[in-house]
Amino acid sequence: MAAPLLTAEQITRRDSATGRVLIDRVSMSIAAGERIGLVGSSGAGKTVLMRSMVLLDPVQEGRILWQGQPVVGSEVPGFRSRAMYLPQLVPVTDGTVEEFLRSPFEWKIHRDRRYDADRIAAWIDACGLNVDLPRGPMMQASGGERQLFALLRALQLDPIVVLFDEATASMDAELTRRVEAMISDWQAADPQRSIVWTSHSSEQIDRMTDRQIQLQAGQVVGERQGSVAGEAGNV
Ligand SMILES: Nc1ncnc2c1ncn2[C@@H]1O[C@H](COP(=O)(O)OP(=O)(O)OP(=O)(O)O)[C@@H](O)[C@H]1O
Repeated sequence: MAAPLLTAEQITRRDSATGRVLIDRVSMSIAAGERIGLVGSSGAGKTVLMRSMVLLDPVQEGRILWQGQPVVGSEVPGFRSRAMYLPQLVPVTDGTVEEFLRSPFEWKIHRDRRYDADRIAAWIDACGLNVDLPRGPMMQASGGERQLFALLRALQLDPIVVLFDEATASMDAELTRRVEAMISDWQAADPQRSIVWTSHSSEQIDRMTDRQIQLQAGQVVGERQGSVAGEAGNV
């Protein structure tokens, strides 16, 4: 059997200033094509776990593996181009939306790729928004639009695993549905692509995930397949 794409092996993350344990001996694996929900109340550790899984946060114990191999040193940039974390809050940047979308292509790891304005326009159109939006200043984009642009900025790079942290929290219901469909289409285009999804909406967790991992105080306290709707206490 093929190794999972991304594995956390007994990882522990402590706050270096206080020593407080934020993630406590968590193990989880993401296999090709999976759609995993991370659920738990505010402060349960969903964001810290996602950030730790892509080595954006330091892990003091345990290991992060990509396709069964520990990710070390010089492999980290390549790893982060395959496994991407999408934060809930998108920083406001100077310049146009298009400059924001183009910026990753200036990084060494993506230097062989080219910005594809038509692909971006098709996605924006599929979301029911004006395809001229990339010409406008990022500062003037609404919170929901900004979340969408951050999402497109990641998806255009064709990562293999994407960890979405409340990816539609600033979007209205209509845009949320369109973005969910766009992500599902993007994932269906390649059987390797996998997603990890957090949301406080059990309905959205149902729509977007097939397996859920429940966190509480930085620990995995439950795991289930299928539907979570109707179990509001779990999410
Ligand atoms: N960089 C950090 N340093 C110290 N503590 C942190 C850091 N980041 C998060 N925490 C703490 O870790 C705990 C888990 O936070 P986290 O953001 O992962 O929760 P969450 O489950 O994503 O919550 P929410 O659903 O509200 O987004 C919180 O108590 C938070 O204050």
